[in-house]
Amino acid sequence: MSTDHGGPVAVLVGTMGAGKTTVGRLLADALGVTFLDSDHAVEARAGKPVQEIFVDDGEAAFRALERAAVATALDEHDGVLALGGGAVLDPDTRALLTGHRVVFLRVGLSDAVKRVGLGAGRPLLLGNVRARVKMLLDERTPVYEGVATLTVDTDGRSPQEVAAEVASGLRRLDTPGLDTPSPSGSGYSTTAPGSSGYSTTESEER
Ligand SMILES: Nc1ncnc2c1ncn2[C@@H]1O[C@H](COP(=O)(O)OP(=O)(O)OP(=O)(O)O)[C@@H](O)[C@H]1O
Ligand SMILES: O=C(O)C1=C[C@@H](O)[C@@H](O)[C@H](O)C1
Ligand SMILES: [Mg+2]
Repeated sequence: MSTDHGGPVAVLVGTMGAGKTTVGRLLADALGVTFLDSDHAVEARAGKPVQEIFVDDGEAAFRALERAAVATALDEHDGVLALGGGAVLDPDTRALLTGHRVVFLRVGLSDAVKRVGLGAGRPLLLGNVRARVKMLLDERTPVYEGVATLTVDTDGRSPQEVAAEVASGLRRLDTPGLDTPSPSGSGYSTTAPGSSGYSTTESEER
């Protein structure tokens, strides 16, 4: 699969436990493209894990590294790109997504809590994991919706099923006349960009 808009085939967003890294790898394999995760790019640049960046340097320093990593990846990476769960909170990072194909992997509280377990390696989940996940979901869901071209529900679906749904949704976007919301009961829907009011710019394709 190639892009006519340049940049990644798809940019995956969603909260911790949505499956961006897991599904992103499977999707890249299925499409025969490479996979890049902004968390891994930040870790490579900093020379230490995300958790240590938060502890040693603070969240603001992490977000600055993340913004730079996302900007480079959007310019240079033509495979599947997974973003860190909080990357789209940064208005500058959100603005960079304009014109890219953004896939929101949606997960509900119950599945998200099961998937993150004790929250190891996820500094923002320290404390009461369920309460933290709920707070992040409540705060962030409108932001993810605001940047999404395509939304795929992941609750009760295996990573393989989710990857297949994303691939199918991307094909629909590539097929003129088929880029309308899918029938109810399927796992994905196309979404009007910027509908939440969180996006900073509007474009024909996000
Ligand atoms: N659809 C799914 N069904 C069941 N388990 C899943 C699913 N997607 C991911 N998982 C599991 O949930 C855990 C978290 O997944 P993953 O690390 O891919 O999430 P993420 O969205 O990349 O999170 P983060 O924002 O913290 O990087 C992993 O153990 C993964 O195997
Ligand atoms: O949701 C978040 O804010 C985060 C998600 C992870 O991917 C990492 O980027 C980091 O743990 C912060
Ligand atoms: Mg991840």
